Amino acid sequence: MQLRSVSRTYGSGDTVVTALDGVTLGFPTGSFTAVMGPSGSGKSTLLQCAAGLDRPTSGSVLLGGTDLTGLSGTRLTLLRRQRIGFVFQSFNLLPSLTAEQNVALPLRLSGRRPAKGAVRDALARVGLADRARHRPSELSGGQQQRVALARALITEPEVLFGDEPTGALDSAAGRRVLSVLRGMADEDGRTVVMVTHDPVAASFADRVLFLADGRLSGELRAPTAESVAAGMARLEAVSC
Ligand SMILES: Nc1ncnc2c1ncn2[C@@H]1O[C@H](COP(=O)(O)OP(=O)(O)OP(=O)(O)O)[C@@H](O)[C@H]1O
Repeated sequence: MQLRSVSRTYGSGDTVVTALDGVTLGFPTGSFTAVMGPSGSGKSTLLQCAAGLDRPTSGSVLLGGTDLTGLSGTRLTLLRRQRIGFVFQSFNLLPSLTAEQNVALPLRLSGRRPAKGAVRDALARVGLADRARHRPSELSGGQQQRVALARALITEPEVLFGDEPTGALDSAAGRRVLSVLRGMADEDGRTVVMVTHDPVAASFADRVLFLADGRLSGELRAPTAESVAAGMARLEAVSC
């Protein structure tokens, strides 16, 4: 996936805010990237534009040979359903549905009947084969996020985006979620992109991209929690 000169502004005239300012970058197939930066640096906007949930003001977003910015609303929705997965900090499960019903939902929404065993396989993949009949209120936060991951997996997305997927979890639950994300890149060849504030979470990625004021301000390969924390401290010192 590639972003070319992507800008996103909000508002107009005196109140215009440039959330993203000409960002060009690639997310190689099968890689796991963490996006970090101070509050307001444009991380969520970057994710939303890359995932086709928001439209850049200018520039292009390419998935394979398809430019998302040229698609109609209907075609963009279809592409998102078929090729992109998203997990949020707040899980976003439907409380009245069981884990397996939540996981099957994306297929049902696109008019497909889940293949026999596919839902159970997705739940097994995230270590929740024995929780299929539980509702979200009967699951821990970490388990709920793993149901959300199974729901994202069921459509076999090329790219999976996470907006602080471990932000609401304790460190042990967060590590399990991060291990599933790591496996999605390593074992399934999916491209994983995650916004996080947590240097430990970022250290599960292949590289960390740092954003500041809507621009790319640095990149760290083979990150460790220590090197990421040092990179963040440098950025925050500059932006103070
Ligand atoms: N809908 C909107 N209308 C106006 N301004 C917005 C809107 N969404 C975001 N912004 C502004 O764009 C900039 C980037 O916001 P964004 O949410 O992408 O930052 P972020 O790095 O994800 O921040 P945080 O870490 O606090 O979540 C901020 O200055 C924000 O106030």
